[in-house]
Amino acid sequence: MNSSDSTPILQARGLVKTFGRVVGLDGVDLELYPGEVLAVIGDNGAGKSTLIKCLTGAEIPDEGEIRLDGKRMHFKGPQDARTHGIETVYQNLALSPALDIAANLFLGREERKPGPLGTLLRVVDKKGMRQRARAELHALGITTLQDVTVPVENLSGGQRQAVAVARAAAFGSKVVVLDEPTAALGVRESNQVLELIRNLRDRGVPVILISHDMPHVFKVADRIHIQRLGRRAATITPESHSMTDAVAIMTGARETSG
Ligand SMILES: Nc1ncnc2c1ncn2[C@@H]1O[C@H](COP(=O)(O)OP(=O)(O)OP(=O)(O)O)[C@@H](O)[C@H]1O
Repeated sequence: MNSSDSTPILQARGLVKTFGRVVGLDGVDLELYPGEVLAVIGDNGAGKSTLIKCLTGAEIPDEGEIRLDGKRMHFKGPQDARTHGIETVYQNLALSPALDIAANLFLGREERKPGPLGTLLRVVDKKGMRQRARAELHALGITTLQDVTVPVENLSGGQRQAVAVARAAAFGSKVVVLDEPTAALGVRESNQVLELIRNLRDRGVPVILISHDMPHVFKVADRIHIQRLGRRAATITPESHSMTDAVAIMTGARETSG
């Protein structure tokens, strides 16, 4: 559904970020369009993490601009970006293992009971949150989490990833950024996470996927941003280029016009 005629939901222009004498980003452009999965790939040190951190408020770029829905943004931190609808799932997932699935979905945004119990006594609406958690998992097509009262510490790696992605998707987010979501997973669990990414996109939430796993990227991405030496070397699609092409662009074995 992505189209270069539509306005990008998220756009970066000329982002520069230096760390002392090290250049992390050297004038990067990126566009994320509505309805797409955009993969970001690149060799170690190419600037993927720094790019994502700038887009999600975890780093403040030295130069360049970030636009969300066409509007210039100056994120002060990750919470600021989150408030604007940019949700990021980092590799550590930031879940609370001892809490159950429903509580993890609502971590930091607990819902209170209606009436004085909630407003005055701040009693958490456990039942309501569990119902909403079930509905949210169902809407995302997550079938591997049957019981939302199970503590997260009892879940497999893929199930934990699903909880983290569902949480990112659950609160009206505009963009979900996933950092290596299949890195620690086996084949079956990886496929489930890829399916979840497609479901998320099909529900209207565009996704940025950072991954080293070329087959996964080619399975799920609509477009692929190739980062090299702090810049965008090219944007390709799984239809226009092969994995070998992508690696050649990534490593500089093949020059591109960007
Ligand atoms: N906080 C920091 N302090 C100093 N240098 C940094 C910092 N963060 C990133 N860099 C440097 O910026 C460059 C880009 O790093 P970045 O982590 O963004 O690359 P990456 O593509 O995510 O790499 P990897 O795949 O290895 O995670 C590297 O040279 C890195 O050493």
